[in-house]
Amino acid sequence: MTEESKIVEEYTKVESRRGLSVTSGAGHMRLFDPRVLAMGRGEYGRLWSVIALGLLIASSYIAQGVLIALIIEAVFSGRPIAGSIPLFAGLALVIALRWAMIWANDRVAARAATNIAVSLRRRMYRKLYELGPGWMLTQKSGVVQATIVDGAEALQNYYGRFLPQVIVSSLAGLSIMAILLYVDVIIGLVVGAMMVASLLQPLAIYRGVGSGIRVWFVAMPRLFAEYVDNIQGIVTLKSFNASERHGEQLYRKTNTLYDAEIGILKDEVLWGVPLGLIAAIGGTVAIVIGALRMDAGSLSAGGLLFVLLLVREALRPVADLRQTIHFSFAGMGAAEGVLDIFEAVPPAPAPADPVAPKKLEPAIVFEGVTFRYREGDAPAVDNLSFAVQPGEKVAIVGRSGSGKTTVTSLLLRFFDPQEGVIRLGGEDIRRIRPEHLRAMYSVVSQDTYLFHGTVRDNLLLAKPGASREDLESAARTALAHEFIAALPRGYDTVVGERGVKLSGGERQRIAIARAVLKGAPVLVLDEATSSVDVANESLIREAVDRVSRDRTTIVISHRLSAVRDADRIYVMEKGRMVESGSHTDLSRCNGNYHALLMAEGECV
Ligand SMILES: Nc1ncnc2c1ncn2[C@@H]1O[C@H](COP(=O)(O)OP(=O)(O)OP(=O)(O)O)[C@@H](O)[C@H]1O
Repeated sequence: MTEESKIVEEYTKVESRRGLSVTSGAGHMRLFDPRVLAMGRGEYGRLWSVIALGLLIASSYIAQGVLIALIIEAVFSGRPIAGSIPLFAGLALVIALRWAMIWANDRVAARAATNIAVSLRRRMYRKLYELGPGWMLTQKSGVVQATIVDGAEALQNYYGRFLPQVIVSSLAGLSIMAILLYVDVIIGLVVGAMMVASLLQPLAIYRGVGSGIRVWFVAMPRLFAEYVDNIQGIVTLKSFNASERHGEQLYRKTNTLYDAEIGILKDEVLWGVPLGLIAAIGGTVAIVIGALRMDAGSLSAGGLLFVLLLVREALRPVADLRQTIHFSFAGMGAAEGVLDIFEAVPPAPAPADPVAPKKLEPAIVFEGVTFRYREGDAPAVDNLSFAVQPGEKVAIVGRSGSGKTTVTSLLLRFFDPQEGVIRLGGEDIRRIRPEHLRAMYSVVSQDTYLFHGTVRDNLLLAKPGASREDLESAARTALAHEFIAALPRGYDTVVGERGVKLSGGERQRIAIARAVLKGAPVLVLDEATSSVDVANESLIREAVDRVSRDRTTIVISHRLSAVRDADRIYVMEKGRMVESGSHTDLSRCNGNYHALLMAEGECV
């Protein structure tokens, strides 16, 4: 097993242990894989001008050959040179026009390729939205990121440069062959055979180096993901003095892949030579036949010259195709990852027969819900049934891994359960349109995501177009106004990537302000206070109390102190609901809740 295959296997193993698909069976790509061609369907409209210009350029070479042959024939036949002036003018015009067309073609092709990359990225982005957070939770974000950026770039040239060139080269080649067949059938056939052999050349190269390229493209995004992982975890690596060790490993892997790339290039060159020779030999044979024909008197000097020039032109389409073949290799390598995104099945598909949009009551019911992240796993949620009435505040508690967060993921429909039904306002949530469902919830989770922008931008996310007063009022309710006003530029302060310039508690209060602004009828708080200090916790709890007052609220928490005032507390254990009741009821019985209280030192 080669070193690079080992790397691929290593990445594949790591991911399959987590139940992820690496290539979802995309397998080895053919150069014209129907699925890749179908994937580019939306892009082909941009390519007609590239193809049209390519054909005009190819025709100009043929026209040039004809004109030169006519000029030379005129010279040899002793006709006065003045009679050939229109031919010279035509030749000059053809060359000038070709120059302009090559210039235009470069621009048009570059623009088409760039537009294709933009369009592919937009489509992938849309697809990611359709797949939703549930799918993203099962992927490596670095791999997805690399696929969107590098995959689209590799494919832009496959669609934008390689495919048009295939059409141009094929049509130009066929035209030249047809002309040669007309001039002399044998020469036409020899040149035709040479062209077919030469056109097989790129395919042969692909067969030879294709698997290496695939290895490269499977491993590359994963290596990229590792770099992203290492950069994001730099603080942890430093604190364990592990940054050098990890850096060394990455360096080794990068070098192996670099060697693999050099190997691919070497193979390409090696595969290229013998078939290049076939083309040269074929050309020579055709010219020799032409010379014999001339000797026998069946071909004029001009005719031989014409053949000579056309044989040379016959190689041009193949040479042009060879120049773009790299794009196809890279494109096919990247296509697997891109197809993985386009062909992925959403874990919670949009309803085929949605219920008519209507005002839904914020009443939630779980009926015998069972969910496994992967087939064969123990259920993360096991035959769960519970109900939350409108306006109630319900808490879900339990040990780490008992399934609390999975309950919220199911509620928000990141995933669909394998068994049972979840209802909102009496409707099965699978039949509620996703945008309608999302409008029902405001979520404040443990790791609030703030975008790199101002505080205002981050608040406006919840309610675009909200007035300054609205923002401030929401921030006041969330006990965030004071600290925001004290920031150097108030609401216009840039919070940094992921809000790094703010403390955990401040980020949470901005998240609560967003929830207030959104004004959704159901509030979901998933460990909202778990990563903040005591002072911030009490502020957040007060903010949460204010926000949850007129709303149906579900609180998920490790800390029992955060859920004492809930109308009902559900205790989870290994995906099951094992107890329920008020804090007072549950503290009295000697059950799981009591044990959790003991563990928190709140009960003796
Ligand atoms: N994305 C995932 N893929 C596979 N298994 C998962 C995934 N997320 C959670 N699990 C598993 O599902 C079970 C329930 O996890 P969940 O996160 O819901 O528990 P939790 O009670 O919220 O834990 P914590 O309090 O530590 O956040 C655990 O066994 C966990 O390993």
